[in-house]
Amino acid sequence: AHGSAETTPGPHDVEYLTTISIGTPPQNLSINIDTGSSDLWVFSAETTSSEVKGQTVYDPSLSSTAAQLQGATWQISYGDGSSSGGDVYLDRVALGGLTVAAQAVECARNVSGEFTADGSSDGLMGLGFGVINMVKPVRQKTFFENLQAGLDEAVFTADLKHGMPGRYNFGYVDSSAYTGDITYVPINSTDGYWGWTSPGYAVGSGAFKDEAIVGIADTGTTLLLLPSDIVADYYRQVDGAKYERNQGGYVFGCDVALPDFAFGVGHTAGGSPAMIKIPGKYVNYAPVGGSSTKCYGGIQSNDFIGASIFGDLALKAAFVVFDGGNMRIGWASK
Ligand SMILES: O=C(CNCCc1c[nH]c2ccccc12)Nc1scc(-c2ccccc2)c1C(=O)NCc1ccccc1
Repeated sequence: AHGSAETTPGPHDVEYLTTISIGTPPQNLSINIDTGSSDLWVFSAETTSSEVKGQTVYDPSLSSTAAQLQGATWQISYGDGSSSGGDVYLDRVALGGLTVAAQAVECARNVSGEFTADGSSDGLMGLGFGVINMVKPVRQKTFFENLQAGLDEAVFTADLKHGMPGRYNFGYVDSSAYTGDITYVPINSTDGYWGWTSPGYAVGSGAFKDEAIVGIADTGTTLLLLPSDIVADYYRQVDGAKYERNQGGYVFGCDVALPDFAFGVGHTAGGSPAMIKIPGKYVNYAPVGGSSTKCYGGIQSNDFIGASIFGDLALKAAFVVFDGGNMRIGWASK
């Protein structure tokens, strides 16, 4: 089996939203597919009403195929301080023409302000590894893990775009969606993420710099978060860019010229790595609050994280194969 679903960017490509159907008759929700976590959780009929502002909710009592997972609860918090928690139902979940008959659907009883304020997202679908699923007492499998054995190929691909709809495909690699070759590198899923190491980077037309970047491929994080020395190296080439603590990162004039940023993938023996190039204009993330002339950079430091995060800013410059069958990740230009 294989499937395909369109995904649509929010403002400034802050996130990408994909429609899933839950239950019988189907209830359609708009969710954020997130390879940086492993819980499928949704706003629900059980969510504290003051914390629901415009989201579509899943109501298991209206689904003839819903069954509560007795005694199961979940609680999750993310690096930005946001969180959610609740209880668990098993129900049919369909995405891109593929269906899992008994998917753990984590129903929120409470969500933090960031999620309440984001009226366009009705929940998250984690496509990380089940080892970091937050359901207790028994962890639950992700949608991809439940699908995997029945897929033509045990892969899903992300084809995110800048300011335009893109696609998530499951079970096949669409050879018309990229140019050149796909370069595959092994992943380390020990921490539950799609962990991989880039051999280095280049700023603009500058020379490649050999500096291993240990990171994760994370569709749920908006920006590209890298070691602070690399980030400083990039913004040294942006006129007037500076680190502003009260803005929480590097800012620059919204009309400044921005160099491209390229990161390496793979290591041909002694040869040069394949490069994924992020066009400079993608690095202008958005005007900082209250200003129309000062803009916030899409490349920022990974200081408090411990690893780098190849978020949407990096992913939308590539066609990315998340290969669960061979525990590897593939990157191609497009
Ligand atoms: O959690 C995810 C993916 N799901 C995000 C869901 C989500 C959380 N608020 C959301 C708000 C909107 C949409 C989705 C989400 N990725 C990872 S791995 C390590 C960290 C981390 C750990 C410590 C410190 C920092 C990051 C994060 C992280 O917190 N990213 C979000 C972020 C990263 C930086 C800044 C803001 C958010």
